[in-house]
Parts: sequence; C-alpha cells; structure tokens
Amino acid sequence: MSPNRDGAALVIAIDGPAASGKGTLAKRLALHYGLPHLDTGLLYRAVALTLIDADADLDDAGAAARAAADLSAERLSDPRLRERAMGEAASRVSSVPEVRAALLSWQRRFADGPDGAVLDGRDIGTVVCPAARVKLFIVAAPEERARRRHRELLGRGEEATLAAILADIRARDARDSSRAAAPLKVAEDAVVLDTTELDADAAFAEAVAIVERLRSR
Ligand SMILES: Nc1ncnc2c1ncn2[C@@H]1O[C@H](COP(=O)(O)OP(=O)(O)O)[C@@H](O)[C@H]1O
Ligand SMILES: Nc1ccn([C@@H]2O[C@H](COP(=O)(O)OP(=O)(O)O)[C@@H](O)[C@H]2O)c(=O)n1
Repeated sequence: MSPNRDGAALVIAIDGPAASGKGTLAKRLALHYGLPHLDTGLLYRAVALTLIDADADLDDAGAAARAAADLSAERLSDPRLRERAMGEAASRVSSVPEVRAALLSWQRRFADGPDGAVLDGRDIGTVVCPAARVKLFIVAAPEERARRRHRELLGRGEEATLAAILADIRARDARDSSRAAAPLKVAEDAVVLDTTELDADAAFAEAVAIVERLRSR
C-alpha cells in the first residue's frame, strides 16, 4: 500500500538550481508516495526546442509565447530535450512572462489531480503551487553539481569539459535567479536540503523524513 493514504491530496513542490538533484528526488518521491510526477523544466526545454526546430530566434518573445501556448504533450518525450544546449536555451525562453503564463495552467492542472502530485522546477513552491503542503528546495555546491551533470552527459555520449559545464551552471543560475518573472528563490515555507555530501540514497532518505514531518503539520 502506498504511504500516501491519509485521504488528503499531497502536493510536493521541489525547486532548486541546475543539476542539484531535484528531478532524481522528485521521481523517487513520486514512486514512494504513488503520485504522478511532472518535470516542469521539460516544458521550458520543449518551448526552446520548438523555436530551434523552426529556426526562430530564442530571444523572439512573441514566437516563444506562441510555442508555449501550442505546446503538445508529445514534444515532452523528445530525447533532444536532455541535451546540454537545451538547458541554456530553456533558460532564455523561460524569462518571457507570456511563456510562463501559458505554461502555468498546464502545471496547475497537473498538480490539481485527485491524489496530488510531485512537481520539480524553479518556481513550484513560490508561484505554481504556493499552497503545497510540502516544499523542498534542493541545493548542492556548484562544483559538485557540475561533476554530476558532467558524468550524466558523458554517460549519454555528449562531450563537454567539466569547466564548461560549471560555467554553464553558474550562468544559468544567475539568469534564473535574477529574472523579473518568477525568479528562482526559496519559498518562505520551504525546507532547504543540501545534497553536496549526500549520495542519491541518502538524499532520498532525508527528503522522505522532511516530507513526513511537513505533511503532518
Ligand atoms: N545526491 C546525489 N549524488 C550524486 N549524484 C546525484 C545525486 N542526485 C542526483 N544525482 C545525479 O546528478 C545528475 C543531476 O541530477 P538531476 O536529478 O537530473 O538534477 P536536476 O533535476 O536538479 O537538474 C543526474 O545524473 C543524477 O543521477
Ligand atoms: N519551473 C521551471 C522549470 C525550469 N525553468 C527553466 O528551464 C531551465 C531548464 O530547467 P531544468 O529543470 O530542465 O534544468 P536542470 O535543473 O535539470 O539543469 C531552467 O534553467 C529555467 O530557466 C523555469 O524557469 N521554471
């Protein structure tokens, strides 16, 4: 039996900077609690990929807004979304307020399912699901995040130096944190989990302990 059987919907909002381990934790928590999971970064990556495929300029706010409004679920399974360049491209389109507005109702509908949901991204606890019972903000040192992303990309056959990935991550975090529309920041009622010294299993165990504490408040 799933541990999520107290009758109330459970929404778990997970935010944090690039490659902090949000997605890994979100997937495992969703499995553990029997909840659906939405990786919201994929939505922004898919908007960027639509522009790239159409040879449109990533800074064309109108084209980005139209791509977001017309986004179809099939786009979210394109393996190119996980490529390194797509993180940077997603970060550029994600600062357009009309893009964020178009994707908001999609994310809210997902979160409003009968059992609840686990969503991970940058603004889940602050904007998408401000009333979530459980909010986690996952951090890790930039150098450790770069090592993790480097390993991941090499494993998928994508060549990149560790230094280039660290530079990407720093630039993306700075852009995501400083934009006017739904910037990356810790929600007031979120618990910050630093995974720098934790492997994936230890991070999961800590996260479950936090969820159990927060959901019974
Ligand atoms: N606690 C951890 N320790 C070591 N590696 C991790 C940990 N959590 C995640 N990873 C690995 O780091 C990479 C980035 O994790 P991911 O969950 O995709 O991060 P995010 O969703 O924050 O970008 C993945 O290859 C993942 O397997
Ligand atoms: N809820 C979200 C999720 C992602 N994003 C944007 O999309 C980009 C890619 O997000 P991601 O979660 O797929 O990236 P990683 O953390 O996996 O590297 C981020 O750098 C943000 O600019 C966002 O603005 N809001």
